[in-house]
Amino acid sequence: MSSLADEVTTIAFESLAVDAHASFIVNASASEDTLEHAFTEHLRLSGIYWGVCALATMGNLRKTMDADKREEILSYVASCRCESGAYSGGAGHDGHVLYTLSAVQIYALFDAMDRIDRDSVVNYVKGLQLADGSFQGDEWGEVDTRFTYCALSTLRLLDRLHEVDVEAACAYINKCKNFDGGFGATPGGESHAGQVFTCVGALAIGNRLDYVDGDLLGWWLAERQVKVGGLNGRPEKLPDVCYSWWVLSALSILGKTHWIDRGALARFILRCQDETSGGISDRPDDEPDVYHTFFGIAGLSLMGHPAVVEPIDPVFALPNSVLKQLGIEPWSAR
Ligand SMILES: CN(C(=O)[C@H](Cc1cnc[nH]1)NC(=O)OCc1ccccc1)[C@@H](Cc1ccccc1)C(=O)N[C@@H](Cc1ccc(O)cc1)C(=O)NO
Ligand SMILES: [Zn+2]
Repeated sequence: MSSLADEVTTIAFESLAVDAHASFIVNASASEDTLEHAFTEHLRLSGIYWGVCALATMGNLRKTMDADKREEILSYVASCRCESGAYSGGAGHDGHVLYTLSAVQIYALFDAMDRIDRDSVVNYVKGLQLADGSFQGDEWGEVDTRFTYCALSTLRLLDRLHEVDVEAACAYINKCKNFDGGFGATPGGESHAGQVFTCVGALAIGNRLDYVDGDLLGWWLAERQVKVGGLNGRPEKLPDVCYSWWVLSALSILGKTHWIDRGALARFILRCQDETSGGISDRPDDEPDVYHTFFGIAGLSLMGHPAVVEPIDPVFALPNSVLKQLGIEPWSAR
């Protein structure tokens, strides 16, 4: 059994093009004229979080973001704040718990938590919890375990977790557990690696990982690795770089990342990077985007790849150094 150091050093030969990825991210946020920019306006705040967190995890947020750029981003985030206390994905759109989390994550990354009106955010998130412990995503009522994760993560980052019924939230997540050890969006929903991350992450925040059958779920997660080394989201699906995060972060929370071939996964991620114009795509030879660039870098960080200087926390998807600033103990330190 090779040690992580051996595995990780063997992958060092395909280095991570850190500077190319940094300029790709900065340029992506600048190109306001592309169609993609228009199509993704409703999740702009998530896009900013992916870009800023990728730069922070590569250790060059300070180098690439001067004070003016930082101020420009923080005032854009402020422009997405709604009367309800929620944040919207883009200026003028409706508030939603997904983007409320992205906003809080961006403020945390810039060490600007004092700009948040905590009471109004807490009030909004509290109002989303239903009697059965589940959370709606917004006032229109869609229920999904993703929203439980966003709610608990947001409240924990604001140090206000006690304001909701955490036990009921975790009991509801347990109702979404399937016979294969995985989790779905709602009770009876099929297991999907993204939902597994949100459910395991929420149970970790709620300190109820005892609901998880670690060996059964660890096996289901390890089964996501296909022969080219990448990870897929469900059985029989194609591998995709972003599942390097959804699957690996759940395995990391369970302390089972060695259940997959980390060297093979790292090589798959590095094959998906465009070393000249920068960026990482979902699979080799596809068009890179900021979302896959972030989740590829986050996956490499979880594996301790030498080119990714900042360790990222598998529960909050923020660098450990950011959690320490907030007085939250990173998962790896437990
Ligand atoms: C909304 N969304 C997705 O559905 C992506 C689409 C995708 C990327 N690669 C393969 N498919 N899928 C995704 O995030 O799946 C992971 C996931 C699924 C369910 C729950 C939690 C995570 C992506 C955006 C995207 C759309 C299309 C192409 C690339 C990125 C997205 O915003 N994901 C969110 C999580 C999420 C996931 C699903 C949602 O319906 C809404 C939000 C995120 O990562 N926030 O930090
Ligand atoms: Zn993907």
